[in-house]
Amino acid sequence: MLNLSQNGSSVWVAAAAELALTPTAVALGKFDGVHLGHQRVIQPILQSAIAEQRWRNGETPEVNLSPHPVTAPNLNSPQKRAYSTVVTFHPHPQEFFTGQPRALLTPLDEKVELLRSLGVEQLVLLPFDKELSALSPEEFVEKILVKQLQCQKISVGQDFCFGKKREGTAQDLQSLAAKYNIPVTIVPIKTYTDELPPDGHSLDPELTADDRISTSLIRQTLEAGDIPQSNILLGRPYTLTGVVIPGQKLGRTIGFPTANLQLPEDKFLPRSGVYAVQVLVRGEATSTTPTMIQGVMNIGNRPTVNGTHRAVEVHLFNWSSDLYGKTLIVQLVRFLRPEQKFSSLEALRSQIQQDCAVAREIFRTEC
Ligand SMILES: Cc1cc2nc3c(=O)[nH]c(=O)nc-3n(C[C@H](O)[C@H](O)[C@H](O)COP(=O)(O)O)c2cc1C
Ligand SMILES: Nc1ncnc2c1ncn2[C@@H]1O[C@H](COP(=O)(O)OP(=O)(O)OP(=O)(O)O)[C@@H](O)[C@H]1O
Repeated sequence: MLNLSQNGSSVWVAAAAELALTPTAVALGKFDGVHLGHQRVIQPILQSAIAEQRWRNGETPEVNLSPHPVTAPNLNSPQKRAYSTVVTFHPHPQEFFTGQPRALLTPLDEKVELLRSLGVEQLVLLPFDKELSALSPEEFVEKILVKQLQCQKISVGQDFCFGKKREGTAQDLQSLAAKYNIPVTIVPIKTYTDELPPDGHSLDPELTADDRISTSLIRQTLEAGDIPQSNILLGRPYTLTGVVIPGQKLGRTIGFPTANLQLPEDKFLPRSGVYAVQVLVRGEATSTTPTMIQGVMNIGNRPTVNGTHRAVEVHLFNWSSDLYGKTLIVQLVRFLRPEQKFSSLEALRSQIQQDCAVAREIFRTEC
């Protein structure tokens, strides 16, 4: 079990249900991306934890989002407040079934950090193996949720499926859990249209038939380089977090030094090409250094210099100090253009200059 803490709050990460802190208030699913739909599913378990804390303090809860009456927790034992817990699967079920590694919108560290910032206390990673995938919905509820996690409350999305061959629905979960007096909140589907201002653009119909916010839809928008849409669906900017490693040191010779990023191997990369980005240098924010630094980023093989592998490199505006070994948190703002092979370094230099001008204009008018 790991306790990952930052800014005073922390998340317990349990690598199996039997290692979890109990009792629990559980949100169930894969939660890759921790997008707006996921955040809606997580909300009721946070409210339940807070409500129960209020109960302990002698207050009555203001809201009850559950379709079932919430029974008062047993306050006689030392820890009866349910830990707000996200229960997910590791590896991603698709990775288990296909045998192929799956790139993730939020690799584990990033997911933990996002859950922590939402106020989740615990992440339980259920090892997704033959045994778990063969559990019937009844067995999953009894063995994992009731016995191991001592679940007091559950939240899932309306389209949640679980158990062997995904044969259990959210309604099945509700009736199975009712046998143990566990209330299940079924959260209505959150759509892209929910998020749009009245005059906002609708989704490209080529991308998807429906506009349900999902991990798959966000991956498609990122692959298309439609960053404003990705960011709306996520409810925050899509972010690449990595450590700065040495590059070929050619950038400085053309006047555009770049920080080359090493990302988690399983991080999902958006469309290759050039982006306007805002960057946080971990540990560098002071009263004199602005928190967010603007810049441009290239994702690609760098054909102009006969690059051999895909690199992710960032040029920060108005920045001169060494960044090697530092962690950059890079927020994507806008895709600017695809990568090109230029006939000379001079031609590349001139294009990057234009990229910077376009990015500055975007920051001036939109950020
Ligand atoms: C904003 C930006 C745009 C870039 N566009 C291209 C491009 O279109 N084609 C290309 O071959 N390399 C492109 N690059 C990558 C450069 O080739 C690379 O930064 C340079 O070779 C320095 O690499 P180094 O940091 O490993 O020394 C771009 C880099 C930046 C920062
Ligand atoms: N748009 C949404 N609105 C409400 N609930 C959602 C939404 N998307 C997912 N959920 C719920 O959040 C939990 C986690 O979702 P999960 O990550 O398993 O699916 P997903 O986001 O639809 O991803 P994928 O596209 O990979 O199926 C589940 O309980 C699911 O039903």
